[in-house]
Amino acid sequence: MFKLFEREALSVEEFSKEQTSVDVRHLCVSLNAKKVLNDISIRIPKNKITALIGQSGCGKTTLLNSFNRMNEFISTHEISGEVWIDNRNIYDKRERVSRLRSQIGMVFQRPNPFPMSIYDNVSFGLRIQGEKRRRFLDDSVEKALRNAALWDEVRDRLFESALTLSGGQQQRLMIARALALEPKVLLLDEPTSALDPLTTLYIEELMVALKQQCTLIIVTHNMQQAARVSDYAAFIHKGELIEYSDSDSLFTMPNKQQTEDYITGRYG
Ligand SMILES: Nc1ncnc2c1ncn2[C@@H]1O[C@H](COP(=O)(O)OP(=O)(O)OP(=O)(O)O)[C@@H](O)[C@H]1O
Repeated sequence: MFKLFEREALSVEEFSKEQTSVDVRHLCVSLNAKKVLNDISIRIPKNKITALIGQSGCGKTTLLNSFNRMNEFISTHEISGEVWIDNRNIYDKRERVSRLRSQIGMVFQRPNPFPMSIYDNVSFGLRIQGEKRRRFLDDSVEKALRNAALWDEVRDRLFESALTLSGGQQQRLMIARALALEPKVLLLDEPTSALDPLTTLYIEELMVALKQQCTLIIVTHNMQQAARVSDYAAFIHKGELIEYSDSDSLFTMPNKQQTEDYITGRYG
């Protein structure tokens, strides 16, 4: 069992010592002529969990989608500012967006397995990249399923349809599908909101374990969850970053009144 609650608050010095995974500089996003994010700058540390919190419609998902350029699927978008991942500004015109999206894993609110086998779901991304070596694919599928804490439950049914899995198993399958590509960053958009409380705790433990391998950024409406799993938390309000600090500080002694109002349920 992971000790989710036994963490010391980090000092400012410790915070500045963290290695940066995603460095957002003056990011502004408008979607269909609506200004959604206004001048966001935030440094997200490597191999930690950072939670994005704030009331519905404040721009959390839009910020998450900025990390793999998903906002560009929206017909009319305007994006300015920079997002640096691994010494690359991902908005640079030389960036190869398909390569970027394969390096930044994404898990959505509702599991969305493809109507194919468990094995094919997990190996999908690798095969799209042209990987054909059977042994390599077998090893990658096993490793990803082990890392997603699903291997023991599915090892004897890898070629059954993924749609036969339970909701919690399907969500772990989505995590395995993302992990098979060994992403540097894993984006999770309310990954447990469709799951029961026990399965939710299981996924939370899994997220904590995955910090060894990648940086995790999670959008959640669940304050208890954010406080339990995240190392850092960013409170967003009406498209602006209001407060960002280590989670212990933000959830116990926020600096801004707006943050306190939100985490104590006074609005949102
Ligand atoms: N395609 C779009 N066109 C225009 N406005 C959009 C579009 N997508 C999102 N928005 C608007 O951008 C704002 C932020 O949306 P976003 O989904 O990022 O918020 P959120 O904080 O993730 O909300 P929730 O917690 O409800 O999921 C909202 O006002 C939303 O209506």
